[in-house]
Amino acid sequence: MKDHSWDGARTDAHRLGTRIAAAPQTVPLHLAAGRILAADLVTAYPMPHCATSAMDGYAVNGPGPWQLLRAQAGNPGAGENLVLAPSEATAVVTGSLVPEGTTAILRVEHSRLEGGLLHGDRQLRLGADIRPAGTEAAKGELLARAGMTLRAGVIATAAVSGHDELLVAATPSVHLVFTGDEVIAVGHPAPGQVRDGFSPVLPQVVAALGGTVGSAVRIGDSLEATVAAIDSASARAANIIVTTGGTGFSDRDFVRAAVREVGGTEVVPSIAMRPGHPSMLSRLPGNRLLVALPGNPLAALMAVATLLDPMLRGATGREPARLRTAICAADFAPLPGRTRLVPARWIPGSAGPDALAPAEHVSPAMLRGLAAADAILVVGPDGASAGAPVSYLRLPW
Ligand SMILES: Nc1nc2c(c(=O)[nH]1)N[C@H]1C(S)=C(S)[C@@H](COP(=O)(O)OP(=O)(O)OC[C@H]3O[C@@H](n4cnc5c(N)ncnc54)[C@H](O)[C@@H]3O)O[C@H]1N2
Ligand code: MOO
Repeated sequence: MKDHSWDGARTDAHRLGTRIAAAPQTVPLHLAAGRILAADLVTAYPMPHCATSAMDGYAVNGPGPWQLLRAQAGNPGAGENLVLAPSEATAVVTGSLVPEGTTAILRVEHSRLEGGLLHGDRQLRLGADIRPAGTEAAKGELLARAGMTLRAGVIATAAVSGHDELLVAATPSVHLVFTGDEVIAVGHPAPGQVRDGFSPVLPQVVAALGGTVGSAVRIGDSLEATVAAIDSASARAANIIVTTGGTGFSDRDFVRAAVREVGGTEVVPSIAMRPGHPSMLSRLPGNRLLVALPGNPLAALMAVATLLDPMLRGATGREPARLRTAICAADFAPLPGRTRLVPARWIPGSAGPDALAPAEHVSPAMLRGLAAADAILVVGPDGASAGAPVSYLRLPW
């Protein structure tokens, strides 16, 4: 069995993810939050679509004083039929349509009414406090690119640029299988037992990565139970199966044998990474994929970042997460052939930029370091040096 390189595992996970992508769907704006935009968002009309007043006051034509056509602004659309001749003015509010002939807006606090005439206390620049049509965007201008996760800012922009619904990527469904006779879901573990760290977080992690957990099952360590769990009706209905634990080669590890039993093929049998070496990715019959996360908790979450994140990105029309570069705050000795993923924290730079320092408590079976982490250092086989650039991933969840 040959290990995949860390980069190769990410690339293969992404490539296989693209193969399970379903057709995009249309959703109304109020259901778009958290979904992934499947087509570039462009304006349906210029923004703003007509010239409007930026202030409460008066639309005026030329220098004052002015004859007031209307002393009350009324409906912001009321300027529609008005035409201002030179030395005429009409009341407006913020957002009012600017009547034809307007040269500037006189703010109410800069005005006074005397003998039926409107006076200003200053010279008005041509166009002052008028928001011309199209200043934010021309019709058809790009507002957001396909592949972005929809949040408040973009959804609100979509609404004001004339959209009632958005095209979004179909959400891949995930079936979770938690293995381990010794794993308990509540309370304090007896000696030989462990508390399950995965079931409370994996649904949220999957959602943050762009998928949804449709079903989950907890099983003991046996081949029959593992085969049943990855071949059940729920498992067959999912696009992706994620298992936890049982990736090893002991007589109590059954994930690999179960994959073979149901006719699956290992595409990434193991990864030259630490932690997470026994992480595995398989194809299953029925155009399904299986990601096997190791039982050690930190290893499992680093496998999520390495396999599940790229896979869900591929399945939802996105590129793999970009490797970023930061200053490393510690030395890492070379580790031939292995990529290390290390939970890390930002350390404020005294003069220069912030640096990333490895968190404490980052052994494969520990989670405390990840709990305190801001990012994941990606240290290649050659190691890294304090003060030198190092690659990192943003926490994907
Ligand atoms: N002889 C070898 N032993 C091991 C090797 C090796 O290369 N040779 N690799 C080690 C590595 S690396 C890892 S990672 C683990 C992989 O283990 P498995 O995926 O088979 O997982 P389990 O054996 O089922 O469990 C390992 C460990 O994790 C605990 N666990 C399981 N599920 C949970 C859960 N939901 N929440 C918290 N902790 C969990 C489990 O109790 C075990 O302690 O193998 C090494 N061994
Ligand atoms: O994946 Mo294991 O020790 O590398 O936790």
